[in-house]
Amino acid sequence: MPAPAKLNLMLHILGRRADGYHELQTLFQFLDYGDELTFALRADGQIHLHTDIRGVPHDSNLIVRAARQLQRQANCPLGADIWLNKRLPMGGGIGGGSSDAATTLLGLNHLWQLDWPEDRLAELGLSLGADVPVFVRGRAAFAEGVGEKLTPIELSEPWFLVAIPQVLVSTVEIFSDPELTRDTPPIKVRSLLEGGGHNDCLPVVQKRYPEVRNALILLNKFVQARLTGTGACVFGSFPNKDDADKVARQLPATLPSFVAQGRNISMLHRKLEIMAKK
Ligand SMILES: C[C@@](CO)(OP(=O)(O)O)[C@H](O)COP(=O)(O)OP(=O)(O)OC[C@H]1O[C@@H](n2ccc(N)nc2=O)[C@H](O)[C@@H]1O
Ligand SMILES: Nc1ncnc2c1ncn2[C@@H]1O[C@H](COP(=O)(O)OP(=O)(O)O)[C@@H](O)[C@H]1O
Repeated sequence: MPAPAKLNLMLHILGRRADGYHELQTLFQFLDYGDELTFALRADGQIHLHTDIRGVPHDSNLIVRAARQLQRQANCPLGADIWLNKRLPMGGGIGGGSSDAATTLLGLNHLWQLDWPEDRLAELGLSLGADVPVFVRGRAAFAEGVGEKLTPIELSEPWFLVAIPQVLVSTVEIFSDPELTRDTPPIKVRSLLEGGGHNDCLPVVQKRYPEVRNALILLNKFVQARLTGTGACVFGSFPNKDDADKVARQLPATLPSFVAQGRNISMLHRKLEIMAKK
């Protein structure tokens, strides 16, 4: 089952709530590139992730946490063996961990035949991370609140070149920076689609992470470079794959990258639709 990446095409910070979380406006689109998970049924109720991710203990992995939460809340006696093909860089702002969690929820909902509706899975997902619900829904969306109020949206589906600065950006660190601007006035989706939108995290991320600043300078030579989420990844959009590939070939080896197409429906949901028809 695919666990696609996302991009934040823009990210405005409107304010900070009493619990420390930030009020955002952001535009999510999926990429046709991501991790892959494999699930096999276990009758003994155990959850085993057979792939190690460096720096993430088994029980803290969002895949295991998502599986255990679903199992507990659904009171399900079944378990699962899980394998992960990790392609997405961690702490990259392209949502790898959140997407893995969402794929686990939808994958096990299917495998365990729980028949939970999407609303309930999205609600459980939100308790695992602010970005999980959009992956559960699988539709490009304008997000508000802390990222959980989703309005599906039809965007053009350009090709993106995503460059991966070799540094892990901590989301918590960026959101707790006193210099972060938190007073962008709310805007309507319509004005966004007419152009405009920026990423309020950019100044703080650039200042703290020279690797990200350098990547932006490099990519800006070819295309208008943007930051996704709190970084570290930076990206630019292109009308076709060839143009994106051409620029990718000109980036130095110290700045790895990939090319993928923007998608309004996530690959996970396409796959689930195909499985439902069988
Ligand atoms: C801001 C975004 C944009 O997509 O950044 P990226 O992580 O993708 O770069 C996300 O909403 C992040 O989502 P996610 O990575 O799931 O965040 P969580 O685990 O829920 O939160 C990590 C930490 O970020 C801060 N946080 C997160 C979301 C939010 N609306 N306000 C916050 O202040 C909080 O300090 C929180 O403890
Ligand atoms: N399955 C997972 N994949 C990636 N990261 C995970 C996973 N489970 C837990 N994490 C933790 O979540 C953090 C953020 O991961 P990730 O979603 O890749 O970044 P971002 O939110 O910046 O896109 C990682 O640094 C890691 O500690």
